[in-house]
Amino acid sequence: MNPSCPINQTAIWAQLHQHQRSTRFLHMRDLFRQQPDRFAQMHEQLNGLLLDYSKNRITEDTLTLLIELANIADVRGWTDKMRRGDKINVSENRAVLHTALRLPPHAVVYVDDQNIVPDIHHELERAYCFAESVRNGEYTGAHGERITDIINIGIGGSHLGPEMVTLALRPFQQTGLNIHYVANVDGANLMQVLDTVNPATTVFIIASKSFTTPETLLNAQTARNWFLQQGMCEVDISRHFIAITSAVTKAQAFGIIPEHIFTMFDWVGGRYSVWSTIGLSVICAIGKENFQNFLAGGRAMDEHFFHAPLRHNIPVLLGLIGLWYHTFYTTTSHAIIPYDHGLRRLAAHLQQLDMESNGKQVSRYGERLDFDTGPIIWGEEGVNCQHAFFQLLHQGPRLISSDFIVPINSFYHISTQHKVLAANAFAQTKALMHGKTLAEAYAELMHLDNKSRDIMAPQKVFPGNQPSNTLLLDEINPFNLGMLLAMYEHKVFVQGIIWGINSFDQWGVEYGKVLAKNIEPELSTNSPLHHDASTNGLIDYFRKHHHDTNLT
Ligand SMILES: O=P(O)(O)OC[C@H]1O[C@H](O)[C@H](O)[C@@H](O)[C@@H]1O
Repeated sequence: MNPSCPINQTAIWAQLHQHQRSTRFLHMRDLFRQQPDRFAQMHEQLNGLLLDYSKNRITEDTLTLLIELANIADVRGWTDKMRRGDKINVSENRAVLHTALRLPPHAVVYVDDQNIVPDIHHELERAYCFAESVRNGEYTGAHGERITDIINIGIGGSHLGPEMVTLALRPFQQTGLNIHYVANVDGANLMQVLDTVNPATTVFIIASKSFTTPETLLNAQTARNWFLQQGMCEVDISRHFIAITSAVTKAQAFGIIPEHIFTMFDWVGGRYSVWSTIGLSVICAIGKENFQNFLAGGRAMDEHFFHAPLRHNIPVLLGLIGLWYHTFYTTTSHAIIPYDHGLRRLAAHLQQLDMESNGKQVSRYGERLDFDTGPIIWGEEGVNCQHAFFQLLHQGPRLISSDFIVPINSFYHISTQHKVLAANAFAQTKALMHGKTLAEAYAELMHLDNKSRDIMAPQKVFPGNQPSNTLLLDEINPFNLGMLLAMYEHKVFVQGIIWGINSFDQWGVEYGKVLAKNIEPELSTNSPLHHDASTNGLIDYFRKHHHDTNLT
């Protein structure tokens, strides 16, 4: 699309609106009845991953129109621009090359006339060497003791991806090495972790692309103070504090020695950075070979995304179906429901990935968008959430789409439990799709008198027609997890391209940071306040009731 023709002024856009109006009363129950091979027609498979998208309010005509929309928006052209290193993050004048992080060493990608692939592998090799020496005990603390704990101090992309992957791949984790994540500037987060570790056997990883994020720097400084208070010396710091950043001089100024600074690159967004040295905590947890399998899984999904026809392209299908609801049905949210305890932080990671990327209402050309864009992403692990918010999905008034993610096999050999888990996932998507009619509800209540049935039956009706995608993975292993995460990255990309958004900046977050920086000194003084009445009142109340206590 060029700036003079926004996507919502194209003929295909109008056709999709018309199509939505004419199909919105179709029930998926009937679609399945009319199309017995609907699953065969509406699923895709890639390596150990299967996507079933048949339980959606779509017909083959819907898909034809949506794919035409993707073509008109030039999804293919923009994908080529991204992977070859064009500066598609226009507001920050940056390339967007998380896919390059997953390339093999002989590949070539140029940014500002320089092939970046050798640098990627150089830094990854440094990270692998460091992690390996921690894992095999060669790298010890300053007093010669084996490292038992790694504390990753970072926030946003420097936290959510690594934490989620570490939790998901727990069965692949080295025993005897504990990995902790500290993100919140709420001191409780750091102090509760510090309470459990021995400074002489702990390595702190300060993970911050910019090395300016106040929460991270404050936590790092507090960790440093604590380290010295525990009887460790200044000279020990170099052995126990590591940094990952693209701002090397800032990390050095903090006191980190050059050998312990791992570089990440300007052209990787925080929310896409788990594949880079930001994943050092993950590498320490699962080792080089497993991390390479994780990268290989991401790469396999990249290849599929770059080459598969749009009609059979998993991230494209997910992107288009999501867009169908968010823009043409104007739904506001999308749930992520992994039936896997290890994936319990997936929704949090995808919240940042999706909402920070596409939570925008202005186009990359600065025009106000006149349609609904990025959804609210939320979710929780199944089956726990069945006992919490599923009531609203089943009988609430809103159309809410969701992704169910189900591993076929568990690492833990308790097949009986795993079958219960999987059966619950399949049952939920069936119930959400099919629902229960008033006639069916009445039939179930034959034992009641007529008056009671009239009262009870409507309460037992499930409208159904609630859409879901189901993703089956052979098991949660590094390769499959890599495919899954790259799939979501490309899904978000497809939607951003069609909406005309720059998915790679985050000015909204920046604004909040600036305001917090201004307010923070006001909490310690009695200077006059010049905010709105509410903000003034809250600051004033805090001033009066806060007890100043600091670690000395
Ligand atoms: O890695 P850092 O530079 O410390 O940034 C950490 C995070 O800061 C902000 O919240 C940004 O919105 C995120 O995208 C980023 O991941």
